[in-house]
Amino acid sequence: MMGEHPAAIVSSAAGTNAGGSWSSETAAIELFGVTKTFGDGPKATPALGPLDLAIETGSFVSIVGPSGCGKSTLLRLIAGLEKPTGGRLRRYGDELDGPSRKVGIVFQDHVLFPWASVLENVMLPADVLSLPKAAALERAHWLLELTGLKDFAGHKPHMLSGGMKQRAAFCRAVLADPQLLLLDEPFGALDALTREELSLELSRLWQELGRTALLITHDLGEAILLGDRIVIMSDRPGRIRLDMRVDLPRPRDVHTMKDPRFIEIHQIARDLLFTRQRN
Ligand SMILES: Nc1ncnc2c1ncn2[C@@H]1O[C@H](COP(=O)(O)OP(=O)(O)OP(=O)(O)O)[C@@H](O)[C@H]1O
Repeated sequence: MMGEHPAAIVSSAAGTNAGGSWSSETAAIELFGVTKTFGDGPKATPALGPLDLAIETGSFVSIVGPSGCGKSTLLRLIAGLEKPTGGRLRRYGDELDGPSRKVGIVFQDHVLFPWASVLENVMLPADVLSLPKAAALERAHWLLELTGLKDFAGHKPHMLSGGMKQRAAFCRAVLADPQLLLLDEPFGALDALTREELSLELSRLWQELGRTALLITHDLGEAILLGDRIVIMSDRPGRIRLDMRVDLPRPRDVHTMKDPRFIEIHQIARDLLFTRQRN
């Protein structure tokens, strides 16, 4: 591995507790030797692992890796939407056994219902999860205000820009105040400027909400800007090649990207991504 800053590396191989900064009591997510293979026999596709990873409660972890290396699979496993082929996963100390209302997910495709207003879309989890209506409505309005959508509460999704739709999807994902927020390329479909704007906004919102977040992204700059750690994965089946602490102060803004430390971390991660490690 080239040129990395030793103090910043949590682990260069497995993302285990090499930094010594978390324990099982403070881990939101723990993966032990997790693997995922799709199909079986000669057509089996090993998609992931074996992989060890722990995410500390309240932290923001960004995962970057080559296309098809298993990032979305990893997120779906953590969400409880897929079962691992091997290994174990724990969420807040409990063995993971399916989806949970404590987890909010934002995908690249915002999947807002076109016939419902922005507010109705944001309120959807209130019905699905039978949340107390008045409190949910109050929180929905607060979130819409926080994300600059207050004046669009009554609009239909088609009247919103791509960035606004994604903000609405974010509000919906956090309506039930999930402990853990999973973000799968949430800005992937947006133009570069909106993407940068929204990622800074997400950074601010994440601090405001004080929750644990896991971001999957192809954009290294975004990963560093948002993350407390960036985790770089290998080609499929995805394993952890580097788990690096992003020791940049918060709050972060556009100037963060000009910080020499940001540039240094970017360079280290880029060098690694360009020296592909085929499994
Ligand atoms: N439901 C499925 N059935 C069969 N194979 C699957 C399934 N889901 C994913 N795969 C395979 O697992 C591998 C990893 O896919 P995954 O979507 O997790 O990668 P990714 O890193 O998120 O990709 P990208 O960055 O291109 O979105 C791929 O080879 C994919 O074809």
